[in-house]
Amino acid sequence: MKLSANLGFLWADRPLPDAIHAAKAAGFDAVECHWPYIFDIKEVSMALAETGLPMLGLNTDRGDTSVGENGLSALVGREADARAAIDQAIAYAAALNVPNIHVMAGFAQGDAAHACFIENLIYACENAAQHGMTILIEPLNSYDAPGYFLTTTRQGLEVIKDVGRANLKLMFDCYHVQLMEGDVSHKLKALLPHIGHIQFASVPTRGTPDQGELNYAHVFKVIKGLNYSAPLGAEYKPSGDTDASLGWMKTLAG
Ligand SMILES: O=C(O)[C@@H](O)C(=O)CO
Ligand SMILES: [Mg+2]
Repeated sequence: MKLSANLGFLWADRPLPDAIHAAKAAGFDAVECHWPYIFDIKEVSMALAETGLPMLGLNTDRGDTSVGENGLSALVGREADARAAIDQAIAYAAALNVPNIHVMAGFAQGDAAHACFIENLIYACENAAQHGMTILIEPLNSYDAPGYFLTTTRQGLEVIKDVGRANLKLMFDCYHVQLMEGDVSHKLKALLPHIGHIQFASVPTRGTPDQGELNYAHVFKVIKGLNYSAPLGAEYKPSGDTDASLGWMKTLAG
């Protein structure tokens, strides 16, 4: 099983180039990140070249985090900002050969927000397609992100249908899906054609995957059985030093 280190949470105390080197030393096959924009692209690119690790994904900018924004693409009236964030993400990703961009919806509700999200995603998909990239949308759980626009895989499928572009896929984060819906094994199977990337963490604490209510020994077996061989994103919050948290790599994913 191949693994991608999510550097938004793992080695998050280090500059991104150093975190990429740490992921390589720990035996990860790939990396992914959240919001890499403060880091110099050349330095990130050099770290990727030195380690040989691909960067699988990054997120669009959240907007003004000082007022709690968590994405812009479903916010009516913020289309220009949403599209600037999409352009920024595509440019950064293109420079690093990153194949997936997670377009963040933000805090919004209702039909107008849905229509706004659809239009911004069409814009994102059409621009990403010119670089061979996939756009991801990710349902987030309502404990961590109350009021976030996209909360379930069912809603994600409706969005995918309404956007109607082949390069729009679901980020299936087992942690969020378990908290909002459960039935993770069946959902993985049923949604496989729509899944662009899979992430994991323990439930409910978002810690290492060898604890909690979701049995990842089983979930990883299910994923293998689906012949899904892309790296799975380790997107958990280590309780201390990241290197000290990696025992699960041998016991669960070895
Ligand atoms: O699950 C998450 O929180 C992330 O995958 C993300 O992209 C940021 O919300
Ligand atoms: Mg996630």
